[in-house]
Amino acid sequence: MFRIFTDRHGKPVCNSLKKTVQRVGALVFPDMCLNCRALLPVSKEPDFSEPAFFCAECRARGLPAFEPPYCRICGHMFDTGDTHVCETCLTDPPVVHRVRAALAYQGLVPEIVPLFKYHARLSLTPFFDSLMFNALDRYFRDTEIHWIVPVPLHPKKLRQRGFNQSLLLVRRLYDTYERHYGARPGWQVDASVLKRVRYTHSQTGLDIAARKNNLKNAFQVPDPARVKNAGILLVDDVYTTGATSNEAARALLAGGAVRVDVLVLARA
Ligand SMILES: O=P(O)(O)OC[C@H]1O[C@H](OP(=O)(O)OP(=O)(O)O)[C@H](O)[C@@H]1O
Ligand SMILES: NC(=O)CC[C@H](N)C(=O)O
Repeated sequence: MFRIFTDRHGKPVCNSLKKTVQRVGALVFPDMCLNCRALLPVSKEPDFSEPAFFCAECRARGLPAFEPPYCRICGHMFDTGDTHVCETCLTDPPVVHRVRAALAYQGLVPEIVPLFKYHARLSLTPFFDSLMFNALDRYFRDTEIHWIVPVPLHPKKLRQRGFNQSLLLVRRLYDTYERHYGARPGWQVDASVLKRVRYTHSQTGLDIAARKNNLKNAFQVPDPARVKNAGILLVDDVYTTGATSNEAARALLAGGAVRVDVLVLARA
């Protein structure tokens, strides 16, 4: 009677069925490279635990991980040497406690991040999800965090864009953590902890002084009681000069937070 549950190779029939459905699905809806949209070859043995995401050509252009050596504080990546505190952080320490990232803003990254946020290529989200969880786990496992807070957009920009890219980067973290550890994390993701109260034009193309000026007083904490004595992990898509994250951190610390760390998808 148990024969009906195994195929002719003795493997459980639900596995073969699942694979067949996946293969037919891949023929009807073939996977495309998330960057150039070239069709990805259908693998004979599809490993759905590790989707391909990019074609070989785009992958070859590089998706460099954020890796040492980097500045212990701002996460600026060095070409050589050891991890240490950079000159800028020594002379003019940032407001944020430390900055870590999933990727370096190099290779294919400066193409896919704008595709994601300016052209709504939201099919990139599952790829970013796993990178964000791995970076969170790697760099902040031992940090006391109460709130994970995506950098908010001004309501006008949110209307124009239709989504907050930073919120998309954190949306699945809680579930992924629970699945991975079989327990609830000590933190919660909350996008309402911080508000953007001033509309700002994009930082792209501005120098550091102009970026700082652009962001001045852009953020507010609506309910300081929620951040009082809390450790905060701020999440954004990119950290370039740090003007955005540091201005956001200023508001959180003024509201009573004890520490603001930063996790970004890519460190420029
Ligand atoms: O570290 P910084 O020098 O501040 O640069 C990084 C910031 O710049 C980008 O946003 P931007 O303000 O350009 O708005 P956008 O979302 O419209 O691109 C990005 O999303 C970060 O928030
Ligand atoms: N706005 C950003 O910081 C994204 C990085 C962009 N390449 C820039 O430096 O202008």
